[in-house]
Amino acid sequence: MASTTRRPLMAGNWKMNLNHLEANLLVQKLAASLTEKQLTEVETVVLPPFTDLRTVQTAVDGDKLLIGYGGQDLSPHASGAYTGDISGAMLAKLGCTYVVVGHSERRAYHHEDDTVVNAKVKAALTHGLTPILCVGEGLDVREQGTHVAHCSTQLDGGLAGLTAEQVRQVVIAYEPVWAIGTGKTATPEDAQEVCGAIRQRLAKQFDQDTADQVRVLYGGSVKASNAASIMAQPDVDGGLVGGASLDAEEFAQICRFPEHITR
Ligand SMILES: O=C[C@H](O)COP(=O)(O)O
Repeated sequence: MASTTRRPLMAGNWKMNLNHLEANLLVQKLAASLTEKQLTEVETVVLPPFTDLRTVQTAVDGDKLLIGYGGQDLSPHASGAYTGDISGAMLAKLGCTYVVVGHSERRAYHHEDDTVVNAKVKAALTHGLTPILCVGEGLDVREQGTHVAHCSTQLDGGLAGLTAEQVRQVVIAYEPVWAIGTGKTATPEDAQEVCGAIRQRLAKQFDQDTADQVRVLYGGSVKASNAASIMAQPDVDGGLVGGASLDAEEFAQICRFPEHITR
């Protein structure tokens, strides 16, 4: 597992699933399935659809649940005539801590390039949100063996113009597109190769202290059965979990991964 100075983060990206009633149930069940010690050791976060956020906020605040939450996207703009968009200020007002930026589904279906992703990272930081910046290669790139260079380019693009101090507030998620929702998980070695390369890149572009502080997550078909072996890798500081986070018990088991790592 990662260095003791980096607190593991397990974030459940619900994508376009669960209405606000289902969201309330899942959050309550998740909190009840984990002890205070487990929730302290592993930072546990849910990333629901926008329409669920107020309900999740009410549940978390009302019962003082040790669970964080955030959005799945934000506008690069602060406010204005951007129909359908949600600003960082709106998310912050709802008590969000995190926001996903540059998920491969946004890059593919909404044509978000590194320039847009970079603007969204900056917007998140402006509003006091921690961006979870996603990078990852498709199958074609993986088969060509250029996945490290591909992810480094996305990383550089997403972080362009940021100071080292700002970069220390960002979380990076490595999500190989070929492993998302396919049941095809990267091996622990695959995850370590790219997460380690991301950390080296951060050291080169910023400084070693920054690289040592930034949390790097792995995402792509993480389940209770494979979480511990992936999280045991030295440069993997947690996970961005899709499908398996829709089941409270499965996600709780994933969050208990430290109990299954033998040191
Ligand atoms: O954001 C989460 C990822 O896209 C992974 O999704 P998945 O766990 O369903 O493969």
